Parts: sequence; C-alpha cells; structure tokens
Amino acid sequence: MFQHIKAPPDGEKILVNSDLSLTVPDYPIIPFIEGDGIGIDITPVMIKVVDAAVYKVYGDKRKIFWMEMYAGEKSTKLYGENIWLPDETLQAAREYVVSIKGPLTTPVSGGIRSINVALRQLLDLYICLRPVRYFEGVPSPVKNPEKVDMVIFRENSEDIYAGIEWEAESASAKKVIDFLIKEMQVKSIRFPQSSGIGIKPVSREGTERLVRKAIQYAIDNERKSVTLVHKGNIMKFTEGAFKNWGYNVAMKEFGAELLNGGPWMKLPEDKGGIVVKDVIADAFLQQILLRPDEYDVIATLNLNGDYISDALAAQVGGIGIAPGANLSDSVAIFEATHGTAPKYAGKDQVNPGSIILSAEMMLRHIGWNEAADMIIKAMEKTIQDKMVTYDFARQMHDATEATCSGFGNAMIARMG
Ligand SMILES: NC(=O)C1=CN([C@@H]2O[C@H](COP(=O)(O)OP(=O)(O)OC[C@H]3O[C@@H](n4cnc5c(N)ncnc54)[C@H](OP(=O)(O)O)[C@@H]3O)[C@@H](O)[C@H]2O)C=CC1
Ligand SMILES: O=C(O)CCC(=O)C(=O)O
Ligand SMILES: [Mg+2]
Repeated sequence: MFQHIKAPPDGEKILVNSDLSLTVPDYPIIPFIEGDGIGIDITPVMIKVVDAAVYKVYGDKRKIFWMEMYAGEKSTKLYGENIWLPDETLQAAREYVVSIKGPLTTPVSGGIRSINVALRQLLDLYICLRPVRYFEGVPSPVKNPEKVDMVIFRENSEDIYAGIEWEAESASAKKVIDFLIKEMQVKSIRFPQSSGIGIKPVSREGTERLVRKAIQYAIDNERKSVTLVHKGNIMKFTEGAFKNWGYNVAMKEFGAELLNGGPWMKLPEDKGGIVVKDVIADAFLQQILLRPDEYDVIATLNLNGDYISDALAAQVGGIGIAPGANLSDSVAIFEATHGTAPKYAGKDQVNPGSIILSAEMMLRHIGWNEAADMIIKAMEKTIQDKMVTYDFARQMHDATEATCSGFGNAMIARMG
C-alpha cells in the first residue's frame, strides 16, 4: 500500500524473469513522474501521444495504465516540505520495473542535491543511454547533421556525480585538505585556506559493467565502433583507468585483438568486427563537429557524458529532441536529456519531442515495437510538414509554429 501513489485498479505489473528478460502484460501499469518546470507541459502530451500510438496499433488489445508517482516540487507539496524523493517513489519504480519521468530541478551552489542523480544512484541505474539521430527537416547549426548517428553510454553512478564534496572554509574541507597535505604529501593545492574539495570515484567494476553493455549493444545493433571517451592524460587513475579497463573488457570478454599494434582493438568477425577505440574528451568534442560519421557507440564517464549529450543534441537540432533512458540490469526509468527550462514552465510552448522519443525508447524496451515505429513515423511526418515548436520554428523561415500540446496533436493526426 502506498501513501499517495494510487495504483490503477486495472492493469498488471511488468515482471523481471530470472534471466533478466521482461514479462510484459498487455495492460501494464507504468509509473510516471510529471516533473518540475516544463514537466507540466510535456508529460501530459507524451502520455496522450503514447496512448494514441498504442491504440492505433493494437486497438483494445493493449493499453498502458499510467500511475503517477512523485518527486521534486510536487512531492514536497504532498509529502512535506523537505521530502523531494519519497521512499514509495523508489519502491514503485523498483516494483513496477519500467517507468518514465519529466525533468526535476536542482539548485546551483547550495540547496538540495540532484534528485535525478539520487534516483540513478539509489536504483543503481548505471547506464544513461542517449541515442542521438537526425530527423529530416530539423534546423541544425552544422552542414551535415545527417552524419550524426551516435548512441551514448554514459556511466551514471560514479564520477563527481557521487556528490563527495566539501564547501570551502568548512571544518570538513579543512580536515580533508589537512589530510591531503600532511598525510598524502600533496603540494599542489594552490589556495588551501579557501579551496572547496571534490572527490571523483571511478571504479573498475563500474567501468566494466558500462563498457560491457556498450560493446554488447554495438554487436546486437550491428554498429561499427565503440569509442571510449576520457580525459586520461590529466586524470590518470580515474579517466585513464576507465580507458584501460574498457580496452580490457573488449579483449578479455569479447576476444578483441590489437589493431595495427594498438591501442585500438578489433572484435572478431563473428562479433561484427567492431573497432574499439579511444579519444581524449576535448579532441572528441571538436571531432564530432568535423567528422561525426567516424563515431558510433560512445562509452564515457558521467561528467563527460553529460556535456557530450547536450553538445551532440545541439548538432541535430537541440535538446528539444534528445531522448534517454536510465537503466540497471532490471529497472529502467526513461527521461529526456534536457532539464526543467523554468522560464517556459506552464506556457505550453516547449518541444515535447525529447520526452515523446524517450517514451518511444520505452515502448521498444517492453517490446511494443509497432507502437514505437508509429511514434517515429508521426514525428518524422510532423517535422517534414514544418509543424514545429518555437525552438525549431525560430530557425526556419517557412514553419508553422505549434504549441507543445499542438505538436502532440499534430503527431496524433499523422498516425496513419
Ligand atoms: N534529468 C533532469 O531532470 C535534468 C534536470 N536539469 C535541471 O533543470 C534545471 C534547468 O536547467 P538548465 O541548465 O536551464 O537546462 P534546461 O535543459 O532545463 O534548459 C536550457 C535551455 O534548453 C532549451 N530547452 C530545454 N528543454 C527544451 C524543450 N523541451 N524544448 C525546447 N527547448 C528546450 C531552452 O533553450 P532556449 O532558452 O534557447 O529556448 C532552455 O532555456 C536545473 O535545475 C537543472 O539542474 C537539467 C538537466 C537534466
Ligand atoms: O540532475 C540534474 O539536475 C542535472 C542532470 C543532467 O544534466 C543530466 O543528467 O543530463
Ligand atoms: Mg545534462
């Protein structure tokens, strides 16, 4: 029994089998978090579009029973002032296995730590999967946006997102700095009296499980390469180790061999002959602009993956159209790449594309590929008809500007 979450009387739970495959009933209950800021605009549109696609394809034979769970500002109103992520939300996400969320606000500098990060850590959603592809007709700042077709595997549980940091001039920061100087002979803290300190854990286990999934994805989806993106020249034992551990997974678990003497590697032909390579993060950010077609599946650490996600999204038209998923070996929470965009909240103006495409990934995850295909086709048609939200319209000279809900309705009207 939940306190505020109301399980629909009809519908059934999705179940995880012992081999981690899913048993998906025809009437699954899928929890959702509406989200802060523009969550109130985009989440209802996503639900309407998904329901329409499912109905169009399966009629009455399949239907999602949506169940609202709470986090962020809405949670504080229901559960109490300081309750941003109630235990029952974690319980529901775990029990119902597959869910979807809108964005949640994180204040800069002080205040609460990220609820998004907390959800990922508490449910061990260690993969942040963010595919980036181009939709014909979307305005882009680059000459050949259609050359961008990448799938980002961002490590989602470690790195500086673990939130191990101490405020400058606090007793804790002084203690850590003292320890570093006296016990560890650190001499390079430039201003010890006024430094904040942050610690970045990166583990072999965390790296291996992420890279293993990225390589397996590349094999299963017939991709050409997996690139390990790191800043290992500067952070040798975290980012550099990520690169080494990643190559080791390719070699030991997938039988990769050195390519032209290394360090690049190649998987055997029966595993697609996929090339496993690495690149330093800053070089990567310029190469994705100059030669995006040389990159395919990307495996990277948490912070790099955050930056890369928005940068690549911009190349194909912006974060209005950038979907994603947070995955563990069993639980999945789908969510857009963008945040709460507070200045647009409640204005029915922003692009619902990112969360709709996140739902499209969710439908594929539960095996409802026909409904997912319907969503992709409707999105393609709507954009090709130049019916787009403000973010695209402002860069096109002949577009019809749609509202957020209007874009959803235009998609539904195009579900043939
Ligand atoms: N997973 C999550 O829940 C995430 C939460 N956040 C949180 O969101 C809050 C705001 O973060 P901020 O840095 O402003 O980043 P946002 O992604 O919220 O917004 C930045 C800009 O991106 C554009 N944008 C975002 N979403 C859309 C959309 N759906 N359609 C069209 N354009 C869009 C807008 O650009 P323009 O102004 O040019 O129109 C907007 O001003 C912070 O508290 C942050 O921590 C951030 C990222 C992820
Ligand atoms: O948690 C947040 O507020 C930001 C997270 C973020 O930017 C992301 O996951 O891409
Ligand atoms: Mg981000």
